[in-house]
Amino acid sequence: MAHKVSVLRDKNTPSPVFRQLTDELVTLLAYEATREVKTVEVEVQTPVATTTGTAFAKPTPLVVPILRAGLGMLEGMTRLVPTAEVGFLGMARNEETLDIITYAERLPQDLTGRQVFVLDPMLATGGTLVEAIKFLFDRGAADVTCICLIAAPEGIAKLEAAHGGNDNVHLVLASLDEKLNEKAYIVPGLGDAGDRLYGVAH
Ligand SMILES: O=P(O)(O)OC[C@H]1O[C@H](OP(=O)(O)OP(=O)(O)O)[C@H](O)[C@@H]1O
Ligand SMILES: O=c1cc[nH]c(=O)[nH]1
Ligand SMILES: [Mg+2]
Repeated sequence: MAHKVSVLRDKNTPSPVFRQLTDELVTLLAYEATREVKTVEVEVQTPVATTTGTAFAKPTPLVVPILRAGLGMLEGMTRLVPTAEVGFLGMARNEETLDIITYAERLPQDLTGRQVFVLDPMLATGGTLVEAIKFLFDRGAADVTCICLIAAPEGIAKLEAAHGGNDNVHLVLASLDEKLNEKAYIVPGLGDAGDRLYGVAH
């Protein structure tokens, strides 16, 4: 994972390689993130005997990539949890004010009892993730696990201040970086994840 993150950070890594590495990293992180996924015992008839197996509990886990950059993590996640459902949140931070704009949402109205996995490669100030988690709990989500590639300590502190007392919020990371710079970019980070995946937005 450390090697893959190092290549992601390199400013000379082109988009196709960046997308491929993001995908590979997510599958590794998803293994860790789903450690506590709710399961039930099921009866399985093998050709030889009846045995007890495992299946996902109902309701089915929901995966929520935060557009744009989180979309680059979706396939790597659903590869590991193919039966998960997927909902979408479109959020962007205003690069000057750092305010979060939610410009799209397409996910079930009622998330009662759902285990949700949020995908977003960057946890910088934490504004986006705090807002996304609040949105999901407001709809009744039981448990939210965030999967990020890189985080800044400032973002983790904000997440802890907002949801630290809640045992139903979890965070899985590939790297905890040093700090934010004056433009609220993660240092050393990898730049703007959305732009590196898909090109400059505007
Ligand atoms: O922790 P924060 O300070 O809120 O910053 C993190 C957010 O910034 C990036 O999205 P961006 O707003 O660049 O949108 P994009 O994915 O469309 O590029 C990133 O993908 C996170 O969603
Ligand atoms: O370093 C950062 C901070 C926010 N969003 C990004 O894509 N990168
Ligand atoms: Mg961006």
